[in-house]
Amino acid sequence: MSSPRSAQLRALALHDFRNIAAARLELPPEGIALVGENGQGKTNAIEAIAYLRMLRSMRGARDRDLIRHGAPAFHIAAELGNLPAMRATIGADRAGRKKVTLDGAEPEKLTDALDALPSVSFSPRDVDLIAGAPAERRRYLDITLALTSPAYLHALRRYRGALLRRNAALRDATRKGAARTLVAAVAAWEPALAEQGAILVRARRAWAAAHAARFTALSAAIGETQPAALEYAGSAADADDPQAELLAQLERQREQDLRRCLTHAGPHRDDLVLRLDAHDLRQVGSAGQQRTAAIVLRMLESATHREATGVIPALLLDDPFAELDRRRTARILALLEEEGVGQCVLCVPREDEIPSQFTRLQRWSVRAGTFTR
Ligand SMILES: Nc1ncnc2c1ncn2[C@@H]1O[C@H](COP(=O)(O)OP(=O)(O)OP(=O)(O)O)[C@@H](O)[C@H]1O
Repeated sequence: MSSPRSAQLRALALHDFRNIAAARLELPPEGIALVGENGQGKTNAIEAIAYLRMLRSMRGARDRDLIRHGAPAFHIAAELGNLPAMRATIGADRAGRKKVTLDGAEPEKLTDALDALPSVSFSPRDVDLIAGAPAERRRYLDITLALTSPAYLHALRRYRGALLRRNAALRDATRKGAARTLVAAVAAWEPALAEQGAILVRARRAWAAAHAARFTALSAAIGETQPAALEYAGSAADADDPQAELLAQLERQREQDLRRCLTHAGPHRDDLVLRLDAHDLRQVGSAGQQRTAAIVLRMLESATHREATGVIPALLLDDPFAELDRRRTARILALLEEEGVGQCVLCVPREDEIPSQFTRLQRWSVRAGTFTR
């Protein structure tokens, strides 16, 4: 593959997005620093940029919560470089309508516009990736893999569809006394779940195997003195034939599933286990150690994208070094530099919090949803 190109956001125009009534930002290739006190709109700008990747809020907010209070709709327009589309627009209104265009045309499916602007965001909230429930880490894996592999995205959608239907069939069967035909309606979804689930299991464990050594090395390079490890764990994670294993587990657990009206076996229950000196980082990691591990996961997310597509995602740094000591911060910045940072949007509350590596970034001040240079 030719040398990686860095995804470029050349200009961003926002209307009625969160507290931003109207703003236009122009960004040089190396990026910008957004400087502003708490609650002024820095994260809102990052959320708008990240929307161009996921076509939804990185904070998990509903589209209608992104619309400025009192306004009917929000609108994002971006001029892009080094990417398939040069221009992307997204609008969403309070009635739940959403319209996306790439170079002026609506893509056939919304998913065709995913990753219009690849980005990876680092924020203090990422600690939930480490300290939170397994669902957080599954979401991380799913996003990392779905945005770099159409086959994964396809399997994920089909798996989720089959899971919803099997769970609905379980509720139906239980409500009506588990008649044999209704139990058969539950079983009918199992081959699809096993087939698509096996694709997810194989891809996730291959990703974990490919990145485990890098997780350990980056953690050590940032300053972790105990060995850090990453491993994919799940009911079929070690199976030679995950499809056959998942099918057998679904059959075996059908009785229990009928009692609880939920599917218990499958990759929707798996986890990406992170350890420090063989102990679960969730339990033993200090706040700073958990923040470090989260930053390493974000670095791996960026590397995965670069390796799969040849495009370096934009780096969205939302006050990312809060709670980290100076040495760790300096090492992280050096590592980011080594990996090839691409374009950067850095948010900090004060100018003196811009690390020396980023003092060259053009500065914008953010106040009550307005952006000025
Ligand atoms: N839908 C909305 N309409 C209008 N204002 C909103 C909306 N959603 C959020 N806000 C406002 O946006 C502001 C928060 O902005 P943001 O999260 O970008 O802060 P920030 O500048 O990143 O601050 P911090 O440094 O604390 O993270 C709050 O004042 C909030 O009330």
